[in-house]
Amino acid sequence: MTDSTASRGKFISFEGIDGAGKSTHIAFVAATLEAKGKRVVSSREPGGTALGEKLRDMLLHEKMHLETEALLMFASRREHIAQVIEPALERGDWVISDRFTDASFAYQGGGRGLDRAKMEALEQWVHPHLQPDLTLLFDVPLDVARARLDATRTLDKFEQEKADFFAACRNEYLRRAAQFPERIVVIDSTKSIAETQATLVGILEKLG
Ligand SMILES: Nc1ncnc2c1ncn2[C@@H]1O[C@H](COP(=O)(O)OP(=O)(O)O)[C@@H](O)[C@H]1O
Ligand SMILES: Cc1cn([C@H]2C[C@H](O)[C@@H](COP(=O)(O)OP(=O)(O)O)O2)c(=O)[nH]c1=O
Repeated sequence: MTDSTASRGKFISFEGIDGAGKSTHIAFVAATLEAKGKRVVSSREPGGTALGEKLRDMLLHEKMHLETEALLMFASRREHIAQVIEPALERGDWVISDRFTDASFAYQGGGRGLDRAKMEALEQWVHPHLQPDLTLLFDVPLDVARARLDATRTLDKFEQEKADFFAACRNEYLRRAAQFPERIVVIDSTKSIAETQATLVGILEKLG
């Protein structure tokens, strides 16, 4: 039976350009929260639902019009919010998502140049009342991110983009961090994994 008195969980999103080190820290954050007695739902965007994973496959591998790309990102997000994020938060679980709407602003907006007003309209449509309680922005210079990517994996459609694309994504992420300083914490991801983990523990302490 659902406990209707359970307090609402918290929502944490992870952001950064590809290769910044975001995925490396997700399992650590989940384990840290679980050790504090939280129930944690770990998810990702695009994806996080059966339909969303199909959209992810198309988004990461097929060429498409920029606005189609933005709309599909938000379609995946709509499903993710309805099926995963909101029910979990209402149960009192914590949600950690590998990317959320800041990624659309950074990649479709900053990287590809889609008008910010269109993204704001989609954000208002898809989640007018929901924002992450905390966004962890893993920030590194482009050459560091590129070296990490090249060392580890086969590159998808976004990861094959050139340096100026990632420079524009990174600038947009940093612009948003300056715009929403209460929500977005910038983490210097050039530091060692152990140093970053120590920083994360401190940040999570403050969240409760
Ligand atoms: N602080 C770090 N120092 C050195 N290597 C790192 C660091 N963080 C991540 N990496 C390595 O860089 C690679 C890319 O990291 P990943 O977490 O997959 O990036 P992202 O999810 O941001 O694309 C991985 O092989 C990871 O082990
Ligand atoms: C959520 C989202 C992701 N993306 C892109 C960023 C990433 O390059 C890609 C997939 O993200 P990610 O899961 O970080 O890739 P990986 O599993 O390879 O670490 O989707 C957007 O362009 N817009 C969005 O709104």
